[in-house]
Amino acid sequence: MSTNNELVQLRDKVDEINLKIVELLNERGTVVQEIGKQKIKHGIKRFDPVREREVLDMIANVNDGPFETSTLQHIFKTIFQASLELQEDDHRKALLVSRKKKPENTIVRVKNDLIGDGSQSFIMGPCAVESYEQVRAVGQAMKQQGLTMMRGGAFKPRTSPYDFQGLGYEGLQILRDVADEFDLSVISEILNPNDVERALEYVDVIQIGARNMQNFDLLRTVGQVNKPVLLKRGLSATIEEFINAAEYIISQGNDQIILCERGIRTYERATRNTLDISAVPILKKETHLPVVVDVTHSTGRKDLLLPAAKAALAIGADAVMAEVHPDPAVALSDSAQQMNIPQFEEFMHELKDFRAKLQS
Ligand SMILES: C=C(O[C@@H]1C=C(C(=O)O)C=C[C@H]1O)C(=O)O
Repeated sequence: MSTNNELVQLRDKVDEINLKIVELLNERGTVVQEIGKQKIKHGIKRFDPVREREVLDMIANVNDGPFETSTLQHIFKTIFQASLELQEDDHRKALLVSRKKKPENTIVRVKNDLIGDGSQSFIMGPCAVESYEQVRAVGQAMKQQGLTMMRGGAFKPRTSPYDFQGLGYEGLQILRDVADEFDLSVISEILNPNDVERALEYVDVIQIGARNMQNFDLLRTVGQVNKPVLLKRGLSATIEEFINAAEYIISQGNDQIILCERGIRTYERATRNTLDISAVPILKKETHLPVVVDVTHSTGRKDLLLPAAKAALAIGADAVMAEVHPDPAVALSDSAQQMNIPQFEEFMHELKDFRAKLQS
């Protein structure tokens, strides 16, 4: 009983000290903020390692235990770090794409569709535009499924410079013609900042491909136009790098951004890339932007499209993207991983069923 009493008393004492520490730390924080303002005024860098070294040396000189000097120095290093963060201005602390900056979801309007409003939609279409007939067959099948958003590559950034590079503007024209016939919207990749303005006449969404995720000139250019942008995650990009790439776009004024998880490069060779499914809720938590999962490029396997798409819907993706070709065997790119039209119909049938179950 008395030991217990002693313990309680000692803890009370510790609590008193804790309160003092909190008070002192906040008092220190206020002074540090003042120092930060002085630094901005005089154009001095926030981080000052010489000053930090002086403080650590001072601690070593006065310390007579029981804590080891190295322990106290470690604690102070954490305090320095936190103090530096306090000195940052708001703009650096909260990115424009972050939920901290804007708690509500950004809803992107793509012609008559909304992405990010809680409904879950589908973006389908061929990997590359090869001919009018090919795109039309896909457009017609999409229309029959009640789908409205068509993807298709006219500018193709291929691994080998000798592979099919796309039809360019001729391809964009085919996409536009088919989209207009079936009342679809067009999502297509643009590679060169100089093509952005002209492409606006053809596309409803500008896609920035994985290989261009950190092409900062291109990101800034699409940040200055009044058109939604679908930004794909880079092949080996961390989530932080991905978010910062989106920040390049929004920093120029365009907040109509859709993030697309398309698999990342890992040691695993069973799939073309590794679908980072947890990126979806992380991106939705960290940012206010809608998130799409491209199941074709992430898996690279037809047999995994359906389970990966179900996983994407179940984890909260705003849309699923996949590739469809009337005759994948003769496709000029991604031959092995595109669905043919009956496979696409089966895929849509199962996926719509699954979505209805999720929503009920
Ligand atoms: C507060 C300052 O800014 C930073 C934070 C420090 C601290 O918390 O003690 C020390 C040096 C700087 O890296 C300062 O320069 O004095």
